[in-house]
Amino acid sequence: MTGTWKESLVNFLENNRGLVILFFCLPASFIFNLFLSIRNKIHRTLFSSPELHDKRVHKIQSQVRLWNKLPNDRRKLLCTSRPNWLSLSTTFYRKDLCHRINVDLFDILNLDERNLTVRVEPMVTVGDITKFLIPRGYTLAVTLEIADATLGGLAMGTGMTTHSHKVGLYHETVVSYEVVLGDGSFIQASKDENSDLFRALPWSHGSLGFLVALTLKIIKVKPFIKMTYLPVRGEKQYCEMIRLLSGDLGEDYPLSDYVEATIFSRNEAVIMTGDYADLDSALPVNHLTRWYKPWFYKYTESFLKKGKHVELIPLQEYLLRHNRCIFWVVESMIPFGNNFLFRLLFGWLLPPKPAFLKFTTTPGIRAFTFTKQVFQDIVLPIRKLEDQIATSEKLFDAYPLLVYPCRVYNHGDNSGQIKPPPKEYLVEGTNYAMYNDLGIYGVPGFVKRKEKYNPVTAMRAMEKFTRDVGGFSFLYADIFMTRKEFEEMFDLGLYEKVRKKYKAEGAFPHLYDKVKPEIDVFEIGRRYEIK
Ligand SMILES: Cc1cc2nc3c(=O)[nH]c(=O)nc-3n(C[C@H](O)[C@H](O)[C@H](O)COP(=O)(O)OP(=O)(O)OC[C@H]3O[C@@H](n4cnc5c(N)ncnc54)[C@H](O)[C@@H]3O)c2cc1C
Ligand SMILES: NC(=O)C1=CN([C@@H]2O[C@H](COP(=O)(O)OP(=O)(O)OC[C@H]3O[C@@H](n4cnc5c(N)ncnc54)[C@H](OP(=O)(O)O)[C@@H]3O)[C@@H](O)[C@H]2O)C=CC1
Ligand SMILES: CC(C)=CCC[C@@H](C)[C@H]1CC[C@H]2C3=C(CC[C@]12C)[C@@]1(C)CC[C@H](O)C[C@@H]1CC3
Repeated sequence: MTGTWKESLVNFLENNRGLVILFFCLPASFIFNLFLSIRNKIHRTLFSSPELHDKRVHKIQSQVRLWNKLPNDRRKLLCTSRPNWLSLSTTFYRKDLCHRINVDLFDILNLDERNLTVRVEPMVTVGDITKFLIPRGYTLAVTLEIADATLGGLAMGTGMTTHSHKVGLYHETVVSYEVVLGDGSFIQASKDENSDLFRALPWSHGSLGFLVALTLKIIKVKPFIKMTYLPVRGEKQYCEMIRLLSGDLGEDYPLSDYVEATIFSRNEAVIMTGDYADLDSALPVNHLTRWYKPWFYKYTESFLKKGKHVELIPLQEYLLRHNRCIFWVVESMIPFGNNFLFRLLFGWLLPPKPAFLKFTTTPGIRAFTFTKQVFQDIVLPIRKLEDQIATSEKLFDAYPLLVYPCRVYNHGDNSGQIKPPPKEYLVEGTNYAMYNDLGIYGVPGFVKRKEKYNPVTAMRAMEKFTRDVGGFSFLYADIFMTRKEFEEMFDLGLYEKVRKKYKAEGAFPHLYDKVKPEIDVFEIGRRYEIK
């Protein structure tokens, strides 16, 4: 009886995903957010203090030490107890097979205005830190657009934003990490202290230790962003313009504070540059995150017809501009979501919380999203932008494409998992090369048109292209590489040494095992192939 009831529920969830999102995920996300804000307020008022931080860290150390005392055959590998459905990753790592350690650390610990740093616990979210920093006149040097991402998750994975053409990936803005190792000891890692661990922690996905605090660089800001939308036609023209505006042609051309591009077709893109600004009565102010406003990427697209446009956007609204439609991900879930009436009535419920989308994901929906949609962010040399677009079009035919320019620094032998950029990519007279994030999200054109498409073949070809040009896949997304191919893309030399030296071996899963999909991609790829 229970089996039948469960099966019907699963069938219902799978066949009515749109309804589930509209009537369950959206209200549930709203209530969950409300609950979290109240919890944060109570937590901050009653329990928060730096002294309690030390106590909380001691508790984590005790949990790890207790685990060390277990007999060998009962010592499952360690991971955090944060449920996988809360995590911003498209994979469903099998935490039930691990020994879970409670790392519930949610506090902002210290703002150091003299040195321009903020010390935080790892579960503080991007939403929390922007609300905290912006009224004080600061923001993180790398603040991404998804309010739910945690500062610790980004540090152990990676992060990138539209300021990365000036400062690089998120980890370049980390001053120090505080970590509990596999034996329960506490250690700090910075450029000058345990620098090998410092370099190996980014892109390690919790496979080296438990992060219990981190100190991040912040920057001074102004209340508005003066945003210029520049529509450009012609692939060569927009690629050249993106390279120029991101600083790839040298540092002579003045750089804006923020740069991004949305490519709407092979021939059309809108490039956006943003500069810190004060209120200026000559320019319109756009509150673009208000619930009834058009989705940001749709608004951007309108300038292909209207031509160049300049406006002011309040800084916090600029930083979270892609939040309501999660770039363009929500479009394939709620196709009518940008309709004016829908926005007016229900726009305030958006975005669906990724956590709830994951929470309601059955194995069928997992296979469906994995085979009929693509969610990938790939860091690639910007000089290969034309090839990136051609390859993505050939393999997925999914537009729009997101382009965020980003510096990748050469840290020599101490570069960690990210290989130093080849000499020929370096920007003249500097120790960095200009790369870009290529974001491919949505339903591939082949799937929409029911044409021949095998997600595994397509993704593996994209990964091969990435390896060939010296790029890196974001590891929050599904990967399709064998371990050997993974080790060609990432340099695990320093990582393996650090695992041994800092007692991670035998305590934490290996990076590859931590990030590979939990499902048999080849079997599912074959099953759902469109022939
Ligand atoms: C442990 C602790 C350390 C602090 N350290 C400093 C400091 O070094 N320098 C300084 O100027 N002020 C510090 N504060 C002060 C402080 O955070 C705010 O002044 C206070 O919370 C009131 O903020 P508000 O009314 O401006 O905004 P609120 O509306 O209370 O909060 C704005 C947003 O910031 C987030 N937020 C605020 N504080 C925290 C926190 N501690 N942890 C997680 N999220 C948070 C909230 O979730 C909310 O979204 C600290 C507070 C605490 C509890
Ligand atoms: N613009 C951007 O750059 C964006 C990037 N992302 C990606 O999303 C992820 C961040 O999402 P979020 O939900 O915050 O993080 P996750 O919960 O997905 O954590 C990411 C990884 O970091 C590990 N981790 C998290 N906290 C700790 C800790 N305290 N100690 C040790 N390991 C830890 C997790 O291990 P465990 O499984 O043990 O918890 C997991 O492997 C990153 O992978 C990031 O690259 C997402 C959105 C945008
Ligand atoms: C701009 C950069 C560098 C990154 C943006 C990344 C996001 C587009 C992804 C981060 C987490 C992803 C998840 C999903 C879509 C794409 C992201 C938001 C899902 C909502 C897709 C549907 C699944 O059922 C759940 C996924 C959760 C994570």
